[in-house]
Amino acid sequence: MGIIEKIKEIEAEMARTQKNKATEYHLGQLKAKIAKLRTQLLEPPKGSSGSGEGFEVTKYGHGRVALIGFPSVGKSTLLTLLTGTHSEAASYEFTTLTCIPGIIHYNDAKIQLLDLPGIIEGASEGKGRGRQVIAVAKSSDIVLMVLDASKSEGHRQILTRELEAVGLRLNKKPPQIYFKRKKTGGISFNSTAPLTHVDEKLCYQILHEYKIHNAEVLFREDATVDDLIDVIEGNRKYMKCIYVYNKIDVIGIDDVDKLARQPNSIVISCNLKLNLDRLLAKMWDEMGLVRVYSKPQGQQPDFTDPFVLSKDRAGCTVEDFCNHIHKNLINQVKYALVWGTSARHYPQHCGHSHVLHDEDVVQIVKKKEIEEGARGRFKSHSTAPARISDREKKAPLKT
Ligand SMILES: Nc1nc2c(ncn2[C@@H]2O[C@H](COP(=O)(O)OP(=O)(O)OP(=O)(O)O)[C@@H](O)[C@H]2O)c(=O)[nH]1
Ligand SMILES: [K+]
Ligand SMILES: [Mg+2]
Repeated sequence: MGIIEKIKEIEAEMARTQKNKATEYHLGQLKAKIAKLRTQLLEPPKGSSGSGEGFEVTKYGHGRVALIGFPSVGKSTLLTLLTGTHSEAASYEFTTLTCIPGIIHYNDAKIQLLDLPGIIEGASEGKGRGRQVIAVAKSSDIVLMVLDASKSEGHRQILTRELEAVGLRLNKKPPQIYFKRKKTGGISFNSTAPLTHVDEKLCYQILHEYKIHNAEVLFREDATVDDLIDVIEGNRKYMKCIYVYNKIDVIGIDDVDKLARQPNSIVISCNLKLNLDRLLAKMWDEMGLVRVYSKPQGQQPDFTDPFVLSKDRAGCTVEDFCNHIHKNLINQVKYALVWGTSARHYPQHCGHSHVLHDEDVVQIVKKKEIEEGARGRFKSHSTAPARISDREKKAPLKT
């Protein structure tokens, strides 16, 4: 029996099984079995290169955004509109057969937008080019799920399921579960929050299914069995997803209003070029890129040429900024002078761990410069940056 048949069989068993206290251990075990099989499914077949032909597009720019959706929802039309790169659009399904990259120029940053073939139900199990398309989605920073506003709301759920089946988690935070395999000592199970979905026995069973007999597990929130499995599997990718409802020109205003009010959603019309600027702004926000303008000593920064950094969960620090410029720079840095919304006063003397905000101006002061500064009365930040105009009103530059 193939892996897909095995998954189907277990899914059928789960559907037959009534959900109650008595069956929850068994159901949990079945969930773990499916998760293991799906992970197997993701491993490239022996003797193949892994992802499919025509889909390997070199990363370019400051971030990557993938267009995912059913056929003929307007993905290619949108790529052409936003990037100027032509991608064939037509009224028949599966017009696009490969991955087509374009570049969005936004806020002095370059963002790679990828047009992809439409995917259908069963994509995660290899229907159509689903697996290749999803692999590209996984390689991007955020996903734009393009939906036809005039079609069933169910499409969004189907696509979400397909992406979840291959380990993508959309608009979800990683579960707050600490998990560490050990060599000996058995399983230690603890929680810092009251648990309503998982108890010690269920946790043991899931771990048993994975043949894990020594581990430390600490639930820091009321997480579910699925969360626990995600943490054990460890290969999940947590991504932002914007639901883009296209073709609002063909539906009524009440329906548009309903769609627009859903979380993480935006309504657009490619045909009428409606709301595309809002889509870009939302995309920018969700990507969480941080533009930092570098100010050389005694000069104005170049406000047309920012360093564009991505911020991880901890935010983009002075150290991240330095590492971006040069890998040894941080060792020479005494402190940074910072202008912008992250600074309490202008300029603020900041250490390595200071978290920078989008559009901050940074002047690096090296250890050597300090010694020179002591002799020359340290003129390095006598010229304040000319821009950051909006903020100047709030906190006038004094230097
Ligand atoms: N009414 C309306 N039609 C649109 C809009 N955007 C795109 N279309 C039409 O929808 C059809 C499909 O557009 P495509 O851009 O080819 O869609 P796709 O998602 O790339 O399709 P595949 O590549 O086949 O998956 C075309 O006939 C477009 O002209 C829109 O905003 N409103
Ligand atoms: K099409
Ligand atoms: Mg297309």
